[in-house]
Amino acid sequence: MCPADQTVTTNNDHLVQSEDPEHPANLIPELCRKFYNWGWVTGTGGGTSIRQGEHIFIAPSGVQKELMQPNNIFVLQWPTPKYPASDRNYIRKPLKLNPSACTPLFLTAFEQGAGCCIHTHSQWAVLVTLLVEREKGPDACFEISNIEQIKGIPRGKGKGMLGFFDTLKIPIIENTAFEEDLTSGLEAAMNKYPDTYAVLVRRHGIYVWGDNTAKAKTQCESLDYIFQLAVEMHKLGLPWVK
Ligand SMILES: CSC[C@@H](O)[C@@H](O)C(=O)COP(=O)(O)O
Ligand SMILES: [Zn+2]
Repeated sequence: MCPADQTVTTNNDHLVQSEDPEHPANLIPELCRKFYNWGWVTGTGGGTSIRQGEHIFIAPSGVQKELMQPNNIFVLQWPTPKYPASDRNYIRKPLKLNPSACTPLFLTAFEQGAGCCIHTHSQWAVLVTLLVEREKGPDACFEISNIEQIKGIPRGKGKGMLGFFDTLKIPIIENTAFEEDLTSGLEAAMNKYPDTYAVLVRRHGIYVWGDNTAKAKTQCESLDYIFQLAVEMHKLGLPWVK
């Protein structure tokens, strides 16, 4: 059932009502429709969150993400505690809905200065985590070089973009039974790879963030392209790093 059919809102509705297509409450449903068509957020998995000034906009949990409407969006006052969830400063809560289980992970990206964080269950991302032979643990990492699309990924904050001859490195963390329990792994990966804008989750998907929504989206697109290419290269016996 479409979440719009179930939602009755009572508080601060003006925070999600805007004629501006760039407003986060309009952008999140619009992006999720695109992501659904790209196989990133099917079956209610995945999602996205946007920070605008002192507000964080978050999708509801367990809904068909491609059918989401602006009035289904939660708004958090920023900054806000990651834990416990009950202490978070929601200033708009659609009734009968819960905020995304990805919320503490999105908040972790916003603490790094991100303006938008995207979580996908892309099969290419999942396959890459299965193909990386390296031992499980803090060193697990996907690496690839000499691919033009690497130029779509930043070297790190304020450091420009990677070059053709650079090696793109995306850390991989292990999945957990519950989405929110991924948070400490995400934080550890960010500490070990302070320049990264993405973390893969084995057998699950990826979190990608950017300084703003356009950057998060284009970086996520570049990575998904690279992961698909990497899977095909592997099938052909071609190495990822020259
Ligand atoms: C198919 S269920 C997937 C969820 O458990 C989770 O991994 C996810 O990405 C979405 O969580 P949600 O709480 O619906 O935003
Ligand atoms: Zn997920």
